[in-house]
Order: sequence, then structure tokens, then C-alpha cells
Amino acid sequence: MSGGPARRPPAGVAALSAAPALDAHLVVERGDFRLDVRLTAAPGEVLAVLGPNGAGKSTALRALAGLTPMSDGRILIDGADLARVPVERRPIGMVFQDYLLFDHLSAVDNVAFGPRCRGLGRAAARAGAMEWLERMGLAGHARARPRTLSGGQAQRVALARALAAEPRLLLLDEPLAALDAHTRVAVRSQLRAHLADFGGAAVLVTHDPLDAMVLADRVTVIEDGSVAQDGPPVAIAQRPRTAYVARLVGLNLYRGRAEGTRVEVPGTAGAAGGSAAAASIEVGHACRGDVFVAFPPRAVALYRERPVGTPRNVWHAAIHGIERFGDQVRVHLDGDLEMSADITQSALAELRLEVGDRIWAGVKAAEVECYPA
Ligand SMILES: Nc1ncnc2c1ncn2[C@@H]1O[C@H](COP(=O)(O)OP(=O)(O)OP(=O)(O)O)[C@@H](O)[C@H]1O
Repeated sequence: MSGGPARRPPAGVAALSAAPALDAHLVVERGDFRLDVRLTAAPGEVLAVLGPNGAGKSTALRALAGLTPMSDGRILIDGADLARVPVERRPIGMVFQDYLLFDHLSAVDNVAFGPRCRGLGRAAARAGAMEWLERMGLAGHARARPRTLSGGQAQRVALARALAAEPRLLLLDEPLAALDAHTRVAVRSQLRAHLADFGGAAVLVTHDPLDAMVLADRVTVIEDGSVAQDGPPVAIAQRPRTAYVARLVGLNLYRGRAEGTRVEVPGTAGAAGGSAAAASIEVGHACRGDVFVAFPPRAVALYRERPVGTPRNVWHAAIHGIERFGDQVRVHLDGDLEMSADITQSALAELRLEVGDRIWAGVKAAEVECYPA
């Protein structure tokens, strides 16, 4: 095999000068479900595809791999249309959730399998595969059968196998889902390093916002077969545009009309869903027109009595749920606005809060973000 992976170009260079490594418009119809999304990634870029169950993430990945037929659209890799390229000849590597390693082959033969199929001699394919295993820190496990490997090791063999075929597009379908929480942390950071060395485009499907934040340069959120939001992880985390994304990144989100620093949120359910009366929100800076308003649960203070002389927004609220995690307590509220508040166990005890109680919730205007809808 010829050498190792191409190094990722210096930050910014690829994005400015190169054509997208991946430029895909995917249209798939399956009964009542229709997927219609555009996915793009620059060379060296990792795109995370996030979305709720049934949103169409796997369908998108399978369409990219050529495993699910498209009813319309096209897939360009480095500017070349894949329409007439048979599936087995496409420059695409895949890492599946359960890795799909051949159990009758050793780790090194699993990695050598692709290059062998492409006609490389046994010795050369094995030598290349050994190089990949060394790079993955698995040289000592080259002869091991997949079932004797740990989940993290099997994941790295699967990644080595995908990369050994020298793809231009790497597809990863929930690559960390099969791992326990402890292994996941270590494997996530190893995967990040390996992805940083990959010169092609990578598309990572995940349910886990942390995977997306840690591993991806860009995130595309798919909901109900369409792109709901697209951008760098930080922008997604700070400025969610749908109730699903807001829940994922842990923010209270509303949609309303702004005039100066005041936003009127209509009485029907806000973007966060659920029951809510109409309410006004003072925000940190002036904005205008249709806007989203977001603030974190930790910015919400709770009071038994209506606070006076405070610079905060103050709303009437009813407690409809209390969840404890560690020293923190998440209190779910409705009333003027539906929201979550994170308080400490001692604050919960001090205020003697119970489900059904009617209380007051306050948030400083400076903690409230406002951005165009
Ligand atoms: N073989 C199939 N035939 C018909 N419809 C299907 C088939 N597989 C999936 N679907 C439908 O396509 C839609 C998208 O499914 P898909 O598996 O792509 O979603 P997903 O975002 O990957 O979900 P999950 O996170 O649960 O894996 C769903 O509504 C599902 O019911």
C-alpha cells in the first residue's frame, strides 16, 4: 500500500481554495417518508449529522454509500459525479455502529481485505495493513480475532479497515454507540486525532451532541427528512433554531417579536413546545423583528415570593417536574413561559419546592441571547 493518510491541509486553506470534497443533494422516498437534504464538506472537514430518531440520518448515510437508491439528487466527490460509479468502486469507506468485522479473519487481514479486493498482492496488502494498525496503536493485536478485542480496539480496527482503502469520503454511523461510557471518552479523543489526519471528507452520524461538538468541524441537523440547522458546533450550541436542537444543547428557547430590548413571546406554545401564556422577555441587547430568544437553565433563579427591585425578568411559574442529577436539580416549569431551571440541592431544600407549587422565576436580561429567526 502506498504510504499513509494524506495530512489535513492547514486550517482555512482547504475551505477557501478547494472544491468541496463532498457536495451531495440526497433525495430518497420511502413510503410516507421523504428525505431531501444537501450535505457538503470541504477536504479534511468532519461533518456531523445529528437528528432525532427517524429523522433520516441513516437513510442519508446509506444513500451516500450507494446502499439505498435515490429518487433524485446527486453526489459529487472531489467534483466527480458518482451516478455511474458502481458501489464497490466508489471512493468511500464506512465504519458501522457494530463495526462488521470478519470474525474468521485476524485484525490485520480485516484491514488488508479492501486492498486485497482491489488487486493488491497479499504481502503488500498486509504490510500496508500493519502500518495502519501501528498508527492506531494496535500493532500488538494484529493477529487477534475481532471477538477477542475490546470494543475500543474493534472500533479502531474498523477505522483502519475503512482508511486502508484510501477513501475520499469516510462515513461513520454512530461509531461510538457500542462502547461503554468510560471507553467512549478515550476512543472519542483517539478518533478525533485519526480524523484530523484524514485528508478527505468525513460524515459522522450521531445521536450524541458531545460526539458532534468534539469531533466535527460542522454540524448538519436533520429533522423529519430536511435540514433544520447547519453550522459550526459552537454556533449550533449557542444559537439553536429548533426545539430539538435547544433540548440537545440544553437551552431554553422561544420565538417572538422584538422591539428594542423587549421580545413579546406569543401565548401559544413557544419553540420549546408545551403550554405557556404570552410573556415579555427583556434581552441583553437590542434586536428587531422575528427573533429567537435563548437562555441556559442555570441562569434561572427561583423565588417563593415575587422579588422586588431586581433587574431581572420575573415570570409567574408552576413546577411540573423535578429531576435530580448529582448535586444539581433541574426544575421544569410552565406558566408565563415553559422553561427549565437548574438549581442546587440546597436551594431546592431551602425553598421547599414540590411539583405543583406556584413560584416565581427570574433571569437577568444580560443572560438572555437574542438572534434573528
Ligand atoms: N426499509 C425501510 N422502508 C421504509 N421506510 C423506512 C425503512 N427504513 C427506514 N424507514 C423510514 O425512514 C425514516 C428515516 O429512518 P432513518 O433510519 O433514516 O432515521 P434515523 O435518523 O437514522 O433514525 P435513528 O436515529 O432511529 O437511527 C423513518 O421514518 C423510517 O420509518
